[in-house]
Formats: sequence, C-alpha cells, structure tokens
Amino acid sequence: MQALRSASPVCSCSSQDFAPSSVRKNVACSERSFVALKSTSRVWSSFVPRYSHNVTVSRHPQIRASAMGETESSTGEPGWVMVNGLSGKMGLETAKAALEAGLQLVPYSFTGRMGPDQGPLSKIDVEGVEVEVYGFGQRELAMDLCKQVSRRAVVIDYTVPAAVIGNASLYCSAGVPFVMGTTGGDREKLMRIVNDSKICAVIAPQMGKQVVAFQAAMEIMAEQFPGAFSGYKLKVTESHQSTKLDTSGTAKAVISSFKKLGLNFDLDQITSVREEEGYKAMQVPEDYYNAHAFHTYRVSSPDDTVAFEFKHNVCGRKIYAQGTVDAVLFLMNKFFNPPKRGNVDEFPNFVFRFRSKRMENWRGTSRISGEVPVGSDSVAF
Ligand SMILES: NC(=O)C1=CN([C@@H]2O[C@H](COP(=O)(O)OP(=O)(O)OC[C@H]3O[C@@H](n4cnc5c(N)ncnc54)[C@H](OP(=O)(O)O)[C@@H]3O)[C@@H](O)[C@H]2O)C=CC1
Ligand SMILES: O=C(O)C1=N[C@H](C(=O)O)C[C@H](O)C1
Repeated sequence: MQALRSASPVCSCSSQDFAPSSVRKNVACSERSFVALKSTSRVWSSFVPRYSHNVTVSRHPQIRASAMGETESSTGEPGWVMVNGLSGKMGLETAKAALEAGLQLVPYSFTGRMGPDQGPLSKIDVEGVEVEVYGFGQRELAMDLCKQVSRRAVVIDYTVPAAVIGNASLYCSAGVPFVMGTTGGDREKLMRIVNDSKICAVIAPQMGKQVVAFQAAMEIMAEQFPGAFSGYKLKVTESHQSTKLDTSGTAKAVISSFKKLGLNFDLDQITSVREEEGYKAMQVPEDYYNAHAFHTYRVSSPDDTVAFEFKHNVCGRKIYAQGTVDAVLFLMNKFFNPPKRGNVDEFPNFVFRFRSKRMENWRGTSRISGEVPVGSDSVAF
C-alpha cells in the first residue's frame, strides 16, 4: 500500500497524510488547527485497506477499542450512530455491525414514508435496542432528538437515490457528520452541499474496502498507463437483487478508470441483471439472489484475439457494513476527538482518499452523462 500511495500522486493519502502536521507528528494540537483541517478537506469518498489481509472490525481489538474509547477522553461515552434507512437491508446490517463494534445506536431514525404528525411511525428492534422511526415530515425532529442523545453522533445513510440530496442537506444543516452509502442522486450537488457546509462526510458507492482497493488499483493503472487500451472494447455487466433501484454506482466508478485507459463507453451501455435467468448466467448462488453484487468488466481487442476479464463478486452485505463502521470511526476520530498524542494512529489500517480543490478542478473535466465518475478520482458514486 506504500507503493499505492506513492503511485497515486493526486489523491491517495493515509489518514495521517491529511491530518494537520502537528497531528501527523503525534503532537497535541489545538481545536483550532483541527477546524482548519475540516474546512480544507471535508469529504472523503473512498478508502482502501493498507494491508492485504481482511480486517474484521468487530473482532479487531484495536478498532474495537477505538470504538469503545473513541470519545471517552472527551465525553466519557462510546460513540453514537444514527442509522437512516434502518428498515432497509443495508441499514439493518450496518446498525448490527455498529453495535457489534461497540458503538451505540441512537434510538431515533427517519424514513421516506409519511407518518403521524405526532410520534414515531414505527419501532424497530436492533439486537435489543428499540429505535423509533419517524415519518418524512418529522425528519428534522428525528435529527434534533439525535443531537439530544449526543452532540457527537455520526449519521449513516443507506436510503434511496431520490433521498440523497435532501438527506445530505439535512445532515449538513443539523451539523452532524455522515457516511453516505446510498448511491445515485446528483453526486456533484452532493459534494457541493458538503463542501459548502461545516461538516465532514465519507461518501462512497462502495464501502467494501477490498473492492475499493480494486477500484484504486484500476485507477492507478489508468494514471500510469493512460490510453493503454485505446481501440479496445469494454463490456460491463452488473448483477444485483431485483429490489435495487439504480445502476451500480461501483460499476460507474470503475468505468471512469477504464475510460482513462482509452476505452469508449457510455454508462447506458452497462448491462444490469435483476432477474433469475441472468443470475444463473452470472453464476450467482441461489441463496444470494436477494443479496449480491456481481460485476464483470470484459475488455477485448478489436479482433477479439486478446481479452481481459475483471470481476468482483460479493455475496451478502457484511463487507459493506464493516467498511461503513470503519468509516464512522474514522469520522468520529477526525471530527470530534481533539487531536491528541496517538489519536491518528488509532487508525493505521486504512488509506483514505480525500477531495481537494485541485482534484475538484481535475474532476470537472471528466463528467459522464451528467454524473461525475467515481472511484479513485473519488468524486462520485
Ligand atoms: N456504498 C455501499 O457500499 C453500498 C451501497 N448500497 C446502496 O444503499 C442504498 C440502500 O440499499 P438497500 O439497503 O439495499 O435498500 P432498501 O430498499 O432495502 O432500503 C432503503 C431504505 O431507505 C428508506 N427510505 C426510503 N426513502 C427514504 C427517505 N427519503 N429518507 C430516509 N429513508 C428512506 C426505506 O424505508 P421504508 O422501508 O420505510 O420505505 C428503507 O428503509 C442503495 O442506494 C444502494 O445502492 C448498498 C450496498 C452497499
Ligand atoms: O445496492 C446494492 O446492493 C449495492 N450497491 C452499491 C452500488 O450500487 O455500487 C454497491 C454494491 O454493488 C451493492
């Protein structure tokens, strides 16, 4: 990963790299300089593990300890997370992973459905924690309740593409940092909203760190060998559960790297599989028809004598839930913990990518069909 860092001049950096220099040297620094950090790089859009082995958050003593002790020094309590989209597949999986990692679940959430004028629409039990879910009209109240529980909560958003902008605006105006796992929506606007606010966010269409490492590798190849596949053809197939509302945000991200390698491709050429016949062709195990993300990128020469195939196949949702918890811990560390000796070192495991003004300008040139490509150029998702 050291090689990865040095090979990616624009945006790859470790958590230490974007800490203020005083933090980098593990010297205590003032809240003021930390605020300066937040105002210069507020959005982290993807991250990859520094080591090739898997890190299981809940079982990793260092990270678990970090979750438990995250805010202990300043507030005497473990970190709090609010999960929106809790009745959904990712929301629930992530809430469980957060509890398992030692975080506390804010007992309030909101949904897109209309609810009563007074009181919650429903209640959801997550491993014994009862969460009140408020209707759309009471989402501001839900945010207020969250802040009453803790001024140091982080929001996790796994909702629907149509909610991305509204929810991000709400978190920003409430002043609550967030992890946006939800795909789709106007990604450029999303970045603008966060950059114009005072809060931090981690935003990525792919929270599975190992898949993000693959994204990063593709981006490095693109940066090192631009145009290497000029004239070649690209076929992209992504298969997901039939309830998925949008085209894979991850596929869009990876395609942005392929385009830099010289391949012509429009996002509407992506083949999206959402039914059984396609699942069989993609060899999705039957048990995972309702919970999978299979991606195949096939690159072939004009005369079909040369072919490359890249695949990332995920069954279940654990990989995203674990990565999301890591992103939460990272945000808590950055946003709430006054930098202190060893603070940044609590997160030695990841290389984070971050946005800078320089990248923003660079990215502005690589728009695809109204959507900013994601991935290692890290904007959009
Ligand atoms: N970044 C990543 O690594 C990953 C991202 N995703 C993305 O996460 C998102 C959620 O996926 P998934 O869990 O499968 O979807 P689900 O359909 O299972 O869940 C969506 C949830 O969003 C809620 N919801 C709908 N509208 C709103 C709103 N306006 N405000 C708040 N909540 C709302 C729904 O509530 P209700 O039931 O009450 O309608 C439901 O709980 C998708 O965009 C998906 O692409 C998924 C996996 C990994
Ligand atoms: O909806 C999903 O399930 C997933 N969505 C993300 C995406 O759109 O890329 C990540 C992964 O593919 C699972």
